[in-house]
Amino acid sequence: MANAAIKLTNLAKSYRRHDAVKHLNLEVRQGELFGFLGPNGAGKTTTIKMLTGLLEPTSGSAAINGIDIWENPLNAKEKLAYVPDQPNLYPKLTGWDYLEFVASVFRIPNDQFQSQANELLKIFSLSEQANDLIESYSHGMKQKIAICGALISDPDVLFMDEPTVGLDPKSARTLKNLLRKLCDNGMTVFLSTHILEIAEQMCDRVGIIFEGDIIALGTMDELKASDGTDQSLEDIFLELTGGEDQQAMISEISDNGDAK
Ligand SMILES: Nc1ncnc2c1ncn2[C@@H]1O[C@H](COP(=O)(O)OP(=O)(O)OP(=O)(O)O)[C@@H](O)[C@H]1O
Repeated sequence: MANAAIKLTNLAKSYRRHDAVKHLNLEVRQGELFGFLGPNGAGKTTTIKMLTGLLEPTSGSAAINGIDIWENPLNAKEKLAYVPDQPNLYPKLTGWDYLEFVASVFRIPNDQFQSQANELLKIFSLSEQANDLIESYSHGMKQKIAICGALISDPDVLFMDEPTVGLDPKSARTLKNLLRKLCDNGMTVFLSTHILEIAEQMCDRVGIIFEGDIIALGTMDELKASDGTDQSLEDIFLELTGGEDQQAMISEISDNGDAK
């Protein structure tokens, strides 16, 4: 792929004897909105942490815009932003102070910071709370200020772990529309989600990880074609990750229960 914004080469992580992520090879191109799906414990967060320089791989490599995140961390980290599922914010800062702090780390000129911060706060309906302490924010507001903080540096590549969890429907829609627009303008987004509907509606391509391996990769049309049916992503996901068997067992148990 000519313009791989994210490249994983044999990327692996073992925790003691447990192989959490097994030799992943994947390229995500510039401007792509990529959905990373998998059941609990499949290895999504472990992979994202390795890609963002937070967790050292056991073997293999990861590159952001061609820059190896572990060999050249500062240069690679200049290009990326990460919104974890549980953002660690500074409770004694106001939302505005937090954005200003992030902007100072990325050496963003003040006039650019001011206009970008105001625009992002407006998009996420946080303008009125910008001068309140983050400790007074609700969970969803914290999630939104973390997203604003990630976008303030105008990253080339944005990683998000479960970005819509905790957001109300309006904010989730705002985020979906914004991500689509940012990708159309050249940003690359790599997001993990359990919400298959989100992946189905908004992602250009999805990868399904199961027990540390990527077991399916492609556009929705490609996944459906490889399956030979016109199933929903949920059906394909459950079929591939064994959830279908569990569903059948649950039905059987409840049927037996009903019969008694
Ligand atoms: N610090 C750790 N020490 C030991 N094992 C870990 C550690 N972190 C994760 N694991 C294990 O690695 C595997 C992958 O975990 P990971 O958190 O990457 O999964 P996930 O796909 O993000 O799951 P979820 O959807 O539940 O957040 C799991 O089996 C988990 O128990």
